[in-house]
This record gives sequence, C-alpha cells and structure tokens, in this order.
Amino acid sequence: MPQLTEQNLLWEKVRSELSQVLPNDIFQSWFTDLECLDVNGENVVLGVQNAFTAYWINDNYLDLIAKSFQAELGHPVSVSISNDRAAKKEEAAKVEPAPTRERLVTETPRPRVNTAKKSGDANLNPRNTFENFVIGSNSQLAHAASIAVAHAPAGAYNPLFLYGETGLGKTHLMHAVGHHILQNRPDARVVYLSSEKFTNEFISAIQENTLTKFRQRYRNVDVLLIDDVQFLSGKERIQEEFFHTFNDLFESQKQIFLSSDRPANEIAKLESRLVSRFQWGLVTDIQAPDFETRVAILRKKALQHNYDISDEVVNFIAKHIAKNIRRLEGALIKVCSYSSLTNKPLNIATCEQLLSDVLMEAAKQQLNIDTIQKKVAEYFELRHSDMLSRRRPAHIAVPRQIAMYLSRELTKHSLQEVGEAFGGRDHGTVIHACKQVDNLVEQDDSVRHSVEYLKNILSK
Ligand SMILES: Nc1ncnc2c1ncn2[C@@H]1O[C@H](COP(=O)(O)OP(=O)(O)OP(=O)(O)O)[C@@H](O)[C@H]1O
Repeated sequence: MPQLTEQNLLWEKVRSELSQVLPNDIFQSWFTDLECLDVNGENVVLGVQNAFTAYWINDNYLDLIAKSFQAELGHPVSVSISNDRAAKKEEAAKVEPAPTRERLVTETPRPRVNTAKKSGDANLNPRNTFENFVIGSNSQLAHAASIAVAHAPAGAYNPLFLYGETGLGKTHLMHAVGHHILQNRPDARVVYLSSEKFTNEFISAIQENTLTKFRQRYRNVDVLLIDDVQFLSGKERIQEEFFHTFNDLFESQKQIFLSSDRPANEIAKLESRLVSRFQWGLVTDIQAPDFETRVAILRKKALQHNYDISDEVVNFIAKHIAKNIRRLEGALIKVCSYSSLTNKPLNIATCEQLLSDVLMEAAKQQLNIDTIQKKVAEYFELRHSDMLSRRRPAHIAVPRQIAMYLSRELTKHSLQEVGEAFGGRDHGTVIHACKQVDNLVEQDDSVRHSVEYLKNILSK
C-alpha cells in the first residue's frame, strides 16, 4: 500500500531526527518501540506498548516529536499517543489490568530507564551508581547508610529501610548498593525488584505451579533490594510470602534493603509483624534537595549528557522544580533536546514555555492551604481567622467555601487535610463547599470572576 509506505518513510525520517537530538540512552528507552499508527492530515497517532510509556512520552517528548513531524511535513501537526493495542492485548491475555493514567500518577511514575538497562540478573540501571549520586543535606544520612551497607552487607544495618517521596533517589541508592557489592564480589547474588513485580511473579508462580522455583529464587540471594514496599498494602497472601522470604534471608544473614514512600508504620494494612521487621535495622529518610543541591544535580546531569547549558537556565530550572529530582532531570532533557533540535540557544522565555506544564505542577505542590486562606481573606477583606472560624454569615461563609474549593483545586491535599486546615471541619463539609462553589461559579458572574482571579494569582 503506497500510503503505508509513505507513512513508514516519514516515520523513519522523524525517528532518525529524534535519534540524533536525544541522548542515546533516552532514545533507546523510549523511542525504539514507538510505532506510527496513523498520519491523517494534521493528526498523527503514535502507538506504545504500555500506559506508562504513553504517559511519559506525552509528558516529556510530545513537543519535540511534533516539531520533528512539522520539519518533515512543512506544517504543524497534533500528535497523540495511544496504548490501545497494548491494553487490548493485555486484556485478551487476562494479565494484570493496564494501569490507568490516575493510577500511574498516584503510583509515582518512574521512567523505565531504571529497569530498561539491566546489569546482569540484578536488574540494575548502570547509571545509578554512588559516583553519579549528588549528596546533599537532604540525603546525607541515607547515602551514608547505603555506603555502610554496600561495604558490609548484612554486617551494618539489616534491613535498611529507606523512605521518602517519589523521585528523590531511593532507587538510585538501592542500585548503587547493588553495583558496589557486585564490583567487590562479582559472584554475589544481588536481586533488585519492586514489590509489585514480586507480587506479579508470585501470582504467576501460583498459576503455573512453580512456587518452589519462585521461593528458591528469592530465598537464595545474598542481597535483596525491594523497591516501593508500600504496594504490599492490603495484599495478605503476598505479605505472608514476603514475611517468610524476609525471615529466611535474615536468618541466613543476607542483606535486605527496602524502600517505601512512607514509614513502615504508616503503610495501611501492612501486617504488624512486617512493620516491626522493617524497623529492626536502620530506618532513614530522604528529603527534597535544597536549591544548591538541585543546581549541583543539574550540573552533573548536564555533564553526563554532554549538554552545554547556561547557569541562568540551570538556576531557573532549579528554582522552579524543587520536589522531585526525576522531574528536574526530565526538565533538563526537555529544554536541551529542544534547543539542539531547533538549533536555538536557550533563554528563560523559551524554558518557561517548554516547561509550562511542569512549572504549573510544581507550583501546585508548593502552594499551601495557609497561603490560599490568606490570599482569599485579603481579597474579600476578611481576617485570616475568619477562614478557620465557625461563623456562618454569607459574607464569611462563601469566601471560606471558595478557599476550601481552591485548596482542593490547587493543592494535593486530601479532603480530610483541607477540612482539618479550616478549623477542624470534616471531609463532608469540604465536599459540600466544593459543590456550592461549582454551582455559584455557574450561576453567579461575580463569584466566577473572583474564583478565576484568585486561581490565577495563586497559580503564579
Ligand atoms: N542525589 C541524586 N543525585 C543524582 N541523581 C539523582 C539523585 N537523586 C535522584 N536522582 C535521579 O533522579 C531520578 C529519580 O530517582 P529515583 O528513581 O531513585 O527516585 P525514587 O525515590 O526511587 O522514586 P520512586 O519513589 O518514584 O521510586 C533518577 O534518574 C536518579 O538517578
């Protein structure tokens, strides 16, 4: 079919252009399995193998891909990413359901580069080494504990339990420990996997009658690195299995290193015997890096990728993306890839434009309820205390509801947390407030105007 050939040819050209502007490891991780499903006038549909890749490409590389198509076609195009085929295949095979976008977002999206490049059976990303890890005051203890474990597996802290928010380097440190041990003892059996993968493999082992093999695999290792143990929450049979794996390893003096997005005792529906075992060794956390550490991380990454980037741009990114090193790195790659594709030097205006989504997301994370209450009170000429009080006259109640509504819209706080912050109200009150404001926004121009104005100034 000539049309198909044309489409394939076009796609090959675009791919080759992308391969030249993107670092090789990024290209290999995200673009090798990407297919061009349809080019129809100004609409291009690309297909990927799973929902996560769809999400990640959508979030980081869509502009770049669209620019490449535009360069070939001579007109702008709109690119969409579909994982329908993969999802259908998965459904047909009745495996685990493909993650939805919401699940991906809440389950802390992780670029698959962490596992795409394996170092032997251990499943370690070769870039996640101690040498590539920038130590800041946020990660000093976690780093020191990891070094101790790497130097004396099962002799220093066992287990080592590292917790912290997403994208702050937990996996990086686990892999670094694995690499270090393997360097000293190449025959050591080091295994890294997420608790989700452990779960899936356990389920397959039951289905395929291969439990003995599964147990041999995980109970005969020297070092077990298990990421994201919070996903064990509520899974009783997996917890039971993991409990025995843990005991076997611990009794044979093998190193266990666990990571989680929260302390063990805050993981809901985690058996208390596991909680207590997770706390037997050393528990340490990792925090968001300060500005200087963010700058140092960006410089190091720029050097690794061979990017020529000005201090001004590094400072801009470091200033605006504070809470997640993965996003920091994603932003760096995005602006540098764009600049190399278009051959234009980077300036702040271009960065603002390229990173608008990430900046908005970062602003959301930084904004807190207290600031929203103060701004809303100021706008309606009320006192901050009116936001917390139980007084009900409309000139106070409506602004208070607007502040609750904005707290839900612009921050990631739960209904309970928002309620708490407004003088200890319950989550039902917050739901009611949000509904009221939704209705008022539709029916009352002045409320709509106020809400839009406040949203605008608070998002800046
Ligand atoms: N201190 C650091 N120095 C250099 N790179 C870092 C540092 N911390 C994190 N990174 C990089 O940031 C990215 C995200 O880190 P990592 O995957 O280890 O996060 P995580 O805490 O395991 O996140 P999640 O909870 O989502 O699993 C990786 O590319 C990692 O190499």
